[in-house]
Amino acid sequence: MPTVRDLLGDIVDEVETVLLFSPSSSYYERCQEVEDISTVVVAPDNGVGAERYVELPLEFADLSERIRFGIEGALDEGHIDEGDEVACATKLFDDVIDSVSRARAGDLDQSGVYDLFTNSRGDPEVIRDVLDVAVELGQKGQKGKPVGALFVIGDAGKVMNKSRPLSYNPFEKSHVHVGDPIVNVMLKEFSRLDGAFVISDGGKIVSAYRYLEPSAEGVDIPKGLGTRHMAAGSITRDTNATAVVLSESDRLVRAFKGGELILELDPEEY
Ligand SMILES: Nc1ncnc2c1ncn2[C@@H]1O[C@H](COP(=O)(O)OP(=O)(O)OP(=O)(O)O)[C@@H](O)[C@H]1O
Ligand SMILES: [Mn+2]
Repeated sequence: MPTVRDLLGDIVDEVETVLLFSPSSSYYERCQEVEDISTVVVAPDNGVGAERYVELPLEFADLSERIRFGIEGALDEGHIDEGDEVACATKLFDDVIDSVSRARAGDLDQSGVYDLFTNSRGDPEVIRDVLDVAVELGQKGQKGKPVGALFVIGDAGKVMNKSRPLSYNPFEKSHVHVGDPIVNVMLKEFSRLDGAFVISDGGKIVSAYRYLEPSAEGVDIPKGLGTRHMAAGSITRDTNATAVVLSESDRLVRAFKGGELILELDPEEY
């Protein structure tokens, strides 16, 4: 008679690599002792001192996003190869690893989410900080009302050339960076008005209230999204910038790169 272990063991049958998402040190050490398997740690920091490691810039609440990120990262770092059978061990409901998914590296369509952080003009921390602001703004809104916002990160010179001011620029002579607590307050305040924020590769806020005028040629974003999203998608095709958009109407946070929608987050889940 087969046991549960036999049945569910199929999930990890002939797996070559285990991706461990944010494991404790003791869990990681136990994994190290398993023969014939290589382990890759995917976590916000490499506290366990793993030899093979992928940095997780944000805790994706959506499990499939998290797994995609881990696999794309492990491929990009050369820890695994296309076609490898991998088991992904993650925390889902608890603060311990409680779920396992199996995938063949390279079979999932590339979501580009790893590329979004790693190969963008903007620093990964800057993109993460902007996503944080957008998520927080999405959760709280402005005085309880939903608010929209558009952040364009990286390649700021070119972005400035393809846009015009809608109002005076409150960041004109300032040297403030995303991630500073005061800046987050300012960004939220200024997002009540129209236009985009332009942010440099390193996170300096170059301008608020920019009206983007990129060419929309060849931009293919999902139907139903309006002009803010079209402008966001287009500017990332026309320049090497990344765009983060908070929608006022459906309250989702989206990221665009190379003219494509790369990431969609629900702020309520964070
Ligand atoms: N080219 C642009 N550059 C900068 N901001 C823009 C541009 N086009 C639109 N916006 C901003 O987007 C706001 C909302 O426009 P619209 O409703 O058409 O966009 P949307 O994509 O549907 O976004 P939302 O989901 O937030 O409604 C505008 O009020 C304006 O502030
Ligand atoms: Mn709209």
